[in-house]
Amino acid sequence: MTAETPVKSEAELVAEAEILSKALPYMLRYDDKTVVVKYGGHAMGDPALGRAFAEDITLLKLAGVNPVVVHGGGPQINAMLDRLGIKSEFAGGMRVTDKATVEVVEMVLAGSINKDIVQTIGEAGGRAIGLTGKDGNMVTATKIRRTVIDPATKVETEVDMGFVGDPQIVRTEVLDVMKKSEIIPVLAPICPGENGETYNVNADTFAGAIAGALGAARLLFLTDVPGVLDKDKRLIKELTRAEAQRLIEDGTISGGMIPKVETCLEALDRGVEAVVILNGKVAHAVLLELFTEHGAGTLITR
Ligand SMILES: Nc1ncnc2c1ncn2[C@@H]1O[C@H](COP(=O)(O)OP(=O)(O)O)[C@@H](O)[C@H]1O
Ligand SMILES: CC(=O)N[C@@H](CCC(=O)OP(=O)(O)O)C(=O)O
Repeated sequence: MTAETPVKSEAELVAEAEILSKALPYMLRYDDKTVVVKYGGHAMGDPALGRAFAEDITLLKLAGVNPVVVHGGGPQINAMLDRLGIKSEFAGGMRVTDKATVEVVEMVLAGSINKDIVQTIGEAGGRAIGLTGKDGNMVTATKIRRTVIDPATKVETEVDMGFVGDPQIVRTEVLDVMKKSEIIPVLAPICPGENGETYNVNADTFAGAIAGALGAARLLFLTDVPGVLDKDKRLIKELTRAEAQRLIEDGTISGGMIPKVETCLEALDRGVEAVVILNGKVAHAVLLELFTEHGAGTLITR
């Protein structure tokens, strides 16, 4: 205690202790369980929020949860492509990726963003290791087949996405070893193909494949909106499969929210207990969601 530390009354100290003890039932619920946290590029950028995120992940690990971080970086890839004068287009919320683009995507995701998150977790007192799907041959991919629906005409067209991959085989050995250790995995969605290709995998899709393979108790998507919004921009607190499909078809769910919601539905099919899409622009969003009664965002369950 320094001379400047304000002296707290006994009542204030007890109130603080009560807040901490309220986390106990949640800590028991997630003890030894895997929680996959997808950290979207739109939730990144503010250093204070980045530190709060790293603290939450470190705290989860110390509390006996098995957090696995999967990160994106769409806006950061856009900025680098712009600097290099490479044009980029999206179809159905995914980046159409040619050879030059995939090189930049790998550089940004596996390079600067991955190392930045690993370092910030390290500064928070955790021990993180950054990997891609290539490391330990963890996630291999095949070329994606993607059809896009035009909300106006309802016509479906197949789009050639170039080097965009769909996760095919997930080998969890490396993640299983990390679960038993103090190491927190931080994964970038870059995957090898069968014939020496490098595939750009959408980070939402990648997170879903990892959560499914690990039988995760929760899959959290941290983004820059409070959750899935309806036509009037109101938060939808719970979403069913049929409703999600209808909202994609009528265009209410568009852009980057499409792969997120599609992934949620697939992850539930693969045995993940529940998926939540929430606002990563709120400090300590992960801790609030898992360890308090103040869960926010859109919950998608089976
Ligand atoms: N119905 C919807 N509800 C909420 N967000 C939506 C909806 N439809 C489209 N979006 C868009 O999806 C974006 C989130 O996806 P994305 O840009 O891929 O973020 P991230 O980088 O976090 O993965 C939101 O910022 C919003 O612009
Ligand atoms: C195929 C595809 O769309 N890949 C994404 C990978 C990064 C990503 O998914 O980042 P966010 O989570 O921030 O959106 C891309 O190139 O932008």
